[in-house]
Formats: sequence, structure tokens, C-alpha cells
Amino acid sequence: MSKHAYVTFLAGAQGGYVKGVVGVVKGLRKVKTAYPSLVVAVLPDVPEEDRRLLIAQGCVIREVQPLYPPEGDKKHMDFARAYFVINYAKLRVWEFVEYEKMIFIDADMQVNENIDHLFDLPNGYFYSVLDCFCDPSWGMTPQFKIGYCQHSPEKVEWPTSDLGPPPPLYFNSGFFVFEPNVLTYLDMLNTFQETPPTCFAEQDFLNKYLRDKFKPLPKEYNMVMPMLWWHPDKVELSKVKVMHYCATGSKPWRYTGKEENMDREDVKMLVNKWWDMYNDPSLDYINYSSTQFLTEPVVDYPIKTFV
Ligand SMILES: O=c1ccn([C@@H]2O[C@H](COP(=O)(O)OP(=O)(O)O[C@H]3O[C@H](CO)[C@H](O)[C@H](O)[C@H]3O)[C@@H](O)[C@H]2O)c(=O)[nH]1
Ligand SMILES: O[C@H]1[C@H](O)[C@@H](O)[C@H](O)[C@@H](O)[C@H]1O
Repeated sequence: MSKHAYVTFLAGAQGGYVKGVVGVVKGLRKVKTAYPSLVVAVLPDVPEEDRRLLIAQGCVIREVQPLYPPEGDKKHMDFARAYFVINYAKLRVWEFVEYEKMIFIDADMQVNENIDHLFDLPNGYFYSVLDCFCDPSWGMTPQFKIGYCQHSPEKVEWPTSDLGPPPPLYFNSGFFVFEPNVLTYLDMLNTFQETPPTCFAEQDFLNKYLRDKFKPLPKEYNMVMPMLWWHPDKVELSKVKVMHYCATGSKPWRYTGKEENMDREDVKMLVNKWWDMYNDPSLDYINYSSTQFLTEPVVDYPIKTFV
């Protein structure tokens, strides 16, 4: 079995994110990754038919249990988006120690270029991409209130006299390169159990917990969609390696074009691009596996454990 794998996370059936996972695995095949067996960390509430669909699409299913913060778990309204509480379960991927190194990808991302070289980055660090603070989901933060963003720090100077030192670099946890490790996992869970929830859930937690290990990757490895309109001078769409459909209303499988900023030509183009890949039958596992050499077998999900 390969020591490397891509991994994503799937919860429930409500949001249609299973389509996103299919999009991720097809994208990986399209760019001819050497590691096409996408591991999917699924919560128990993911229905059997979705699991079967993902297996048929060449994914490896790993069920994980939810993780709830120590207190405030009833106060979901404190999160930037109410459902973010489920994302704490992403921390479980550190227990996948059968792999030495993994690349985590949210289900609302599309891989446009082969990024396997990230597995060759030096061990011992956590690699991720700086987030943008300009999206309204950041509304309750001081950064948003004063218009400060780490992508254009020259635009608004951080008011040290009022707010203290500027915030440390902050990554978006939709994409990261990490090494599963039991000791890290257990220590992380211990720390987690003593950490009250904050608005960006596991993303805030990981930013604090991994501050000393974090190394920033170029923004092209996780182009958060709001960058298109908040930092247009910093975006060259043709160079984007991984697109992140995280702006409100931008998930391709729920896209209506009606929400704020969704009527733009570049957004429409990106949504269409995602659908072209999603609907491309040559990228289905069944067609792909007959013509391509797979570096590792696809492990069948043990159906018994969830029926
Ligand atoms: O009902 C759901 C909701 C989420 N997810 C999974 O959780 C991921 C994160 O959810 P969103 O994509 O909706 O989150 P955003 O991109 O808006 O949010 C960002 O902030 C979040 C804070 O919790 C996470 O860190 C997330 O990875 C990061 O990109 C999804 O991609 C998907 O993999 C599901 O499977 N089902
Ligand atoms: O970290 C946040 C989070 O991912 C939000 O859901 C998204 O809308 C924002 O753009 C991003 O900055």
C-alpha cells in the first residue's frame, strides 16, 4: 500500500457534499495523480448509498466519529456558519497512521493540476495556505471590522495601539499537507478537550495548535473564491492549482447564481468547469481503471460495520 494518500471529509447527506467528493476524486484522476485512491473520512450519518457511490468511484471509506468541543456545543450560532461544529471531526485524520503523509482536501475543492510533489516537502511541518479575511463570514472578527487582510496588509495598517500586536499568520484548513501520527493525535485531542469552541471551529483550533509547525504554501494551492473579488490583483486563474468553492452560494452542486457575487462571469466559468469534470465519463473510476495503471488497490469498504 502507498505511504501517501489524499484524504477528504464527508458528513451527512443534506448539503450534497458527496458530489463534491466525486468531484475531488475525478479531479485527481484528471491530473493523473500517482495516488488516485482518495480516502474519505465519513461520519456515521453518511448514508450507505453515498458510501457505495464513492467506492464505485475509487474512494476508500474510513468511518470516523464526530468530535464535539468541551462546552458551547449547543451554541452553534457562535460559529461563522452554524454547521461548522461538525468540522471538528476533521481532526480524526491524524489517526490514519497507515499513511506516512497525506494531503487533506475539502469536498468543495477542485484539483486542476498535479500536486503530488507536495508529498516530497520536508517532514516535520504542517503546510497550508493563508486565508482571506474579507468574506462576510469573518464579520464577527476584528480583522473584518477594520478591513485588515493578510493578503494585502499594506491596505489597512493594523492598529497596534488599540488592538495589540497584529494577528499571527492564519491558514485556511480546507487544504493541508500533514503527517498522521498517534502521539500528535492524542495530544491534539487532549488539547481539544480543553479548548472552548470559536467561530471557525477546527480551523481556529488547528491554527493555534500547529502555529509553530505551520509553513505557508503559495495561494494557488488553495484559491479561496472570495479572493477573486477582494484581491483581484493577486489572482491569476490560469495558475490556480486547487480551487476552493467556499464563497456563499458557490458550491457547484448548489449554485443558483443568485447570491451575492455569484453572477460574475469568472464564477460562472469556474462552476461550469467543475460540472464539466464532474460529468466527464472518462474520469469515472470504472473507465479510468481499465485504461490506467493504479498504484494501489482500492480497498472495499466493510459494509458490515455500518449496516
Ligand atoms: O454538511 C456538510 C458540511 C461540510 N462537509 C465537509 O466539511 C468541509 C468543510 O465545509 P465547507 O466546505 O462548507 O466549509 P468552508 O469551505 O465554507 O469553510 C472553511 O472553514 C471551515 C471551518 O470549520 C472549515 O475549516 C473548512 O475546511 C474551511 O474551508 C466540506 O468541504 C466537506 O468536506 C460535509 O461533508 N457535509
Ligand atoms: O475561512 C473562511 C471559511 O472558509 C469560510 O467558509 C469562507 O467563506 C471564507 O472565505 C474563508 O475565509
